[in-house]
Amino acid sequence: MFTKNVRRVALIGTGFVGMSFAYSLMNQGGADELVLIDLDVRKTEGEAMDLNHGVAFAPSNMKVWAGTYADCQYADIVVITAGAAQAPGETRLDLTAKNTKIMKSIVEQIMANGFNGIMVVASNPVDILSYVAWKASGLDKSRVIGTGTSLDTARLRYMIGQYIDIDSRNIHAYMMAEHGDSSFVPWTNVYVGSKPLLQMIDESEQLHMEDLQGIYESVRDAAYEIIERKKATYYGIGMALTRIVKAIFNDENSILTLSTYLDGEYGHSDVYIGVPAVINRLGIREIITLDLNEVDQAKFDKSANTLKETMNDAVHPYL
Ligand SMILES: NC(=O)C1=CN([C@@H]2O[C@H](COP(=O)(O)OP(=O)(O)OC[C@H]3O[C@@H](n4cnc5c(N)ncnc54)[C@H](O)[C@@H]3O)[C@@H](O)[C@H]2O)C=CC1
Ligand SMILES: CC(=O)C(=O)O
Repeated sequence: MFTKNVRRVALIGTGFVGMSFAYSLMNQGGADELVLIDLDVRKTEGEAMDLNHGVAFAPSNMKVWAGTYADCQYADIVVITAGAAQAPGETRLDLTAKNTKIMKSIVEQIMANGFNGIMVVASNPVDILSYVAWKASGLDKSRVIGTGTSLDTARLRYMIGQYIDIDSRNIHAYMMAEHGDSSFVPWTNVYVGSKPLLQMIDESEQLHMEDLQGIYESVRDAAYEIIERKKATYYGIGMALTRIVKAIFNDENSILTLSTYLDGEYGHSDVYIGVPAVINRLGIREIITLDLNEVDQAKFDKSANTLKETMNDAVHPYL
């Protein structure tokens, strides 16, 4: 793994999410090579041409081409954004059956070509499809990562930042569990700089505990709101993917809320779910286990059980 000096990313899925990631990666100089792979070869060729015409304005000379699964052999990271997206009103879990089949067939083709790097999954339902990718790849659990609640966490930090009028990069807060309707915020673990948000609210006349539920709901429902207005969400997740890829290549040991395999952490096993985790060049180094209060642990349990039940019906029989 990572034996060459060239950082190669293979992107499977050149739709809205895939190409937003590609554009963001190019603009941030996040890789040396990017190979684009999709069922729609003509569109993918067009995407490669279009991106290449921006190289002259990019911070580095990233090589982009429309390729095949054979190109995965020398990829350090494969990013998977292929599959069906939600139609207005559809939940992420509604995509399970359709996208499980697609994910399995994609991962089998990646592995058949000798891939031996880190797999990053964004396709929905991302927690379940990360599990599918892990099983179908045979890779170690540390090397199959879902984007999890990284986007939800970015949305949460933005919305808290707006509420208290502080730079969202100084808000330390996590959206946890399913990237979907059963996600939650452990509010007792939210800090502004190093001050607990709940203490800040307690001391303020302008800020109110009751508003936190509204912030949570806005984050939880953000995708529905955006899909209803513009049919898809893609810039935020494109930037989240770039952040994850850079954390891997730069061996950052950064903490991101990623969909990660639990093996007893938070009281659950054999499930991928969004938790804060340390990520570096080898993938997931470790899971950060927060001290959840009883109410938050019950929310976590409910979310993990929802994922497990969905997998029992729609995934395990096919793996
Ligand atoms: N994890 C997250 O936070 C987010 C995840 N998503 C998910 O990302 C996925 C992609 O969304 P969009 O890009 O908007 O959809 P899209 O429809 O624009 O693109 C999907 C692409 O997948 C390709 N594809 C389908 N089956 C394939 C196969 N077997 N092999 C190779 N390529 C295949 C299609 O040709 C298409 O280019 C969806 O599942 C969506 O729900 C979207 C936003 C955020
Ligand atoms: C579509 C989706 O998963 C999101 O924007 O959160």
